Amino acid sequence: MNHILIVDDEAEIRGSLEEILREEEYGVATAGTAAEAMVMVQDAPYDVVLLDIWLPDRDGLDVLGEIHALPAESRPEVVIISGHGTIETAVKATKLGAYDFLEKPLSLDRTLIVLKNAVEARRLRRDNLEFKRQFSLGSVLTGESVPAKALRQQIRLMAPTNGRVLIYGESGTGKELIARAIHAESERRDSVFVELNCAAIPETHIEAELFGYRHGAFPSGGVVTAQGAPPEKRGVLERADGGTLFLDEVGDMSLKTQAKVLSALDEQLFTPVGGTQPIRVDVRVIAATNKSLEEEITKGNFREDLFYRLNVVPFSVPPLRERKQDIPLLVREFLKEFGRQYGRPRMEVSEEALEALAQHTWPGNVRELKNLVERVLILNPRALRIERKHLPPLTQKAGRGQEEFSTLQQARDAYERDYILKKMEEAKSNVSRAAELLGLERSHLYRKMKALGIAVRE
Ligand SMILES: Nc1ncnc2c1ncn2[C@@H]1O[C@H](COP(=O)(O)OP(=O)(O)OP(=O)(O)O)[C@@H](O)[C@H]1O
Repeated sequence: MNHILIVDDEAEIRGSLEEILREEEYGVATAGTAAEAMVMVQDAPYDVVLLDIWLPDRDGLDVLGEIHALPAESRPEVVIISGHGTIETAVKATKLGAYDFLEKPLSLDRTLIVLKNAVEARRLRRDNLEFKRQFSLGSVLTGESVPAKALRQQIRLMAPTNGRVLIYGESGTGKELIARAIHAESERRDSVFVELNCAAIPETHIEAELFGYRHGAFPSGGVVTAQGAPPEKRGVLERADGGTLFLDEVGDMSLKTQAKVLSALDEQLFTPVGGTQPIRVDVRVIAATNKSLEEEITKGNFREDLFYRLNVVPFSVPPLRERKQDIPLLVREFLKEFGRQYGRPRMEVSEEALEALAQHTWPGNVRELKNLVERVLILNPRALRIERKHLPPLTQKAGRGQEEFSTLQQARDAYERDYILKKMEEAKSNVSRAAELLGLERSHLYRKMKALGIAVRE
């Protein structure tokens, strides 16, 4: 039931409105003065306050201001009721944050429509807050191991500062999740979070992705539309203005691109490819890498000055094999998540199954575990409890007989995983070289490795 508070000094109006709204199945309370109203809104959550602008003890606009100062969770929408000739004040009230206004004498139809819309606006605002809360740390970064707790604490401390963050960790350990959590806990939370995966984009396109391009860029070859005219595009730096830019796999940028990123970071200013006008932005950069950038610097593959610019606050996310005590919580969390997604009843997991999962080394980290839980759920539509027998074979290297696979897809995945790992070995872990050996686009191989839970390390 939606709850409405009617604040009006005229008892007759309070009485008739109350009667009508009760018939419409609203929960209704009334107040005749500002003082009474303020006590009531602080004590109980109302969805909408119908507020007369003329009150005996105070100006309705002051009351509106006080209601607006309430915490977002308990703040109702306010609909102003204005007497004849006070429309200007009512308009002012909507500018101050009132949802809408009604003029006396009240029209029944309009009152009911405005109320219905205000209740809907209140519901949307509440859902939005709830979504943001769910997305905040507690529910997102699952884990009670010492490193998981330390990460949550570090995020809480660092998020409100504007400091650049560099997140280290193997593929699938949750680097993106951490970047999103930092954004969600920061002052920039109401602005955009934009992501660019530097490894998934061909080297020839990365500058255009970062800085965008303008008409006239790419005079020959390059990017052109189907009509033959070069298109315009806003780069991620421009799109992230006011918000956070997450540069994933930052170690995969060429030295030339690194130089441009360095200058853009230093000055918060850059010029799109083919453009003439520099663009000023206000962007917080969070970068992530699964390589040791110090090693890359020694090898001459990464600029030291850029490293220091990015590495203001370093985060290190340990692989799952070093925090196996998080596995049961993660499994239960993923069962809940996929259960909801696939409309399944509450699922449990047996101790034996958890023990088997703890034996595995999880080269693809949390992503591999999450994919496994999803697969098990799909392949066992009637199971209410995940048992040992539901799990696919988990050892990576041991001699595996084909009879161990329960589906063709599992056999195919295992074969592909082995084959890619072999080629990665031949290519000395260089993804571009391995992609050549396999006859695949680098970005395609990268996605495939991710899907198969192969840690992308160089
Ligand atoms: N602590 C965690 N709690 C809940 N889910 C997690 C956790 N860590 C990782 N995940 C989930 O695992 C998957 C992989 O995480 P994420 O994409 O953040 O990893 P990553 O380190 O950025 O990987 P890559 O380096 O391959 O881009 C995501 O679906 C993410 O939601």
